[in-house]
Amino acid sequence: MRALESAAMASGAVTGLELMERAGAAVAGHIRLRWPKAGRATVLCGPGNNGGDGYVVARHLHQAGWRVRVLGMDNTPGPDAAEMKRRWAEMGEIAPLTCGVFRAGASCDVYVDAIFGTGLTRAPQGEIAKMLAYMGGSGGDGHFFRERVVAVDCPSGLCLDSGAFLGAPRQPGEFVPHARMTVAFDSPKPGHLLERGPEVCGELVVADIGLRQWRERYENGRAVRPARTVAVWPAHDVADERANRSRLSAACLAKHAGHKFTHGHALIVAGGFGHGGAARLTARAALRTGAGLVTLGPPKSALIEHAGPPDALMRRGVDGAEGLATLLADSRITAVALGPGCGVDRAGAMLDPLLASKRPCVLDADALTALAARGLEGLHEGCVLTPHEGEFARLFPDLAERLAGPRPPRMMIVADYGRRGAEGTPVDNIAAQWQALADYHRALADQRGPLYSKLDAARDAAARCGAVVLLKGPDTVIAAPDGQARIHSAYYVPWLATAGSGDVLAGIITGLLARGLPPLDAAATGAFLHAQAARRFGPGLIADDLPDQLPGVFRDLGL
Ligand SMILES: NC(=O)C1=CN([C@@H]2O[C@H](COP(=O)(O)OP(=O)(O)OC[C@H]3O[C@@H](n4cnc5c(N)ncnc54)[C@H](O)[C@@H]3O)[C@@H](O)[C@H]2O)[C@@H](O)CC1
Ligand SMILES: Nc1ncnc2c1ncn2[C@@H]1O[C@H](COP(=O)(O)OP(=O)(O)O)[C@@H](O)[C@H]1O
Ligand SMILES: [K+]
Repeated sequence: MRALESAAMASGAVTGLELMERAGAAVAGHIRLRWPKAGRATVLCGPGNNGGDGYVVARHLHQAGWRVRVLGMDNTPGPDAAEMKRRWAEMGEIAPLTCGVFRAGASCDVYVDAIFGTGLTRAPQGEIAKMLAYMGGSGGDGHFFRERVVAVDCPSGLCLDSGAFLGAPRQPGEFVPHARMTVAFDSPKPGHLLERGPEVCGELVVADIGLRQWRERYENGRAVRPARTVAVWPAHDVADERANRSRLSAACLAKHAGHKFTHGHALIVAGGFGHGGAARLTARAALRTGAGLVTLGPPKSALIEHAGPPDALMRRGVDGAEGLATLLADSRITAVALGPGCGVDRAGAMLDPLLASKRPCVLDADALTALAARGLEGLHEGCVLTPHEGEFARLFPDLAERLAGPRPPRMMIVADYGRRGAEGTPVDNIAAQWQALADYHRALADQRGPLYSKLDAARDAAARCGAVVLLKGPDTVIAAPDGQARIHSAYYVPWLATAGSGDVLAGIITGLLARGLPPLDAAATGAFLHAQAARRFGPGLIADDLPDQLPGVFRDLGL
């Protein structure tokens, strides 16, 4: 975003002050759309350009007949924010930005949070921290503000790189300010979509402030692209549906002329007797995704278990590593899924022949557990690893730990007074435990932004293992070894959190790989189709429902 702003300003086409005017005007405009009757607003302005946007919002609302109260800081901001502050000061007062002053004011229809935006570098402290804690409170106050806060760029304290809150535990559940609406500028940022971003931003509106042509120049020209840009791949409600549609269909999904082998042959390796359900879900999803042929490969002894529908599915006994190697000698098999319902030992035995074949493949579930024990050697650019958080921690323990941030010590207050004085005395334990707790709080307060993000972790993992990594969750991140990455938010389809839905995702991606999509596109498009299928079905979803929603999803996409 900074690179875009600088490029736009350097071209002489627009000044920083004009960008700030557009940003503030956009926020005021969206407020007036949702609250058409002029009411009462409090605008909280921080020390930087986010605060500058706040002064513009105040001016526009005042001019529209609102009664506006502004709280600001006694600092000298950058030249643009200083000018906006001066313009507001000609219209109204600026009260000190303290919790006491804030609470003393009359209650308002709207509270504009323009304290911190992209420039947040450390945890809010002092009066601002107190005020944010009050607004994000767990009781009635928090609820009151949730309905009325409009955040400029983000709720203050949110790190827009990671979606975590600086100075707060990364585990969800902590009380932090939530907005009813967040107005971001030009593009959603990773932090709007990762971790707690979707939960705290409320309705996310992305306002156009005239930077599109510079963004497109970055998107289209690799040479001038900042090294760590990220595409938000078809992002939920904020996306331009038409753009997504053309990108998706043009990219890959339409089925062109040809016979079944033109569209690839997917092999789904299945497990032993009694574990067949997961692999069948994977296979059904690969069929529905349009692979020309799909073969399910359990051990010969378990073939009978897979006799049922779908009849389109082929079955072939695959016994051990040798069985797989023999099968993969057939070059018409264009992609393989290994892991769902496979059993860790069987998956482990299959890894070497599969990786040696250099066949595009999805490694999921048991294959990931086996891989963690075996080591990452032999992975290649055609592999897609699809770990959930737990599997990721087994594969990349150091990255997972870094992502989790400081963890609270396990407190075990010992109250065994009868044994006081014995060895390992409770008194010592308590002192040590308090010390651990104090260290934890200090580590939190010392956090510096931007925080290490899920995006960073997936990218580091992909670079390390040389394969595409899709790190699952409501905020799925997909990264390739060369640093390209995509974020897919499925925050709005929580019904996906159901047993077996990961097996279906593995099947969709395998189907797309079989059809010839490059691994990064197969993984990202797979995440999108998976969430669309869930959204189309709605509440009550079980994993079995997902594959059969795919035809409808394709129709919705105009295929
Ligand atoms: N002209 C521009 O560059 C534009 C900027 N825009 C706005 O500018 C924002 C970014 O502005 P800035 O880079 O000035 O950053 P912010 O306004 O987000 O805040 C950073 C300021 O707060 C200080 N700070 C950071 N963490 C703090 C903490 N914990 N306690 C106290 N002070 C802290 C920093 O030193 C800096 O002065 C965007 O979020 C957006 O709202 C938009 O107006 C679009 C145009
Ligand atoms: N709360 C949620 N909202 C949206 N998607 C989710 C949520 N929880 C999980 N998912 C998605 O559901 C799938 C679950 O996969 P996984 O954990 O491997 O399940 P299983 O092993 O039972 O198949 C992943 O694609 C994940 O991204
Ligand atoms: K803000």
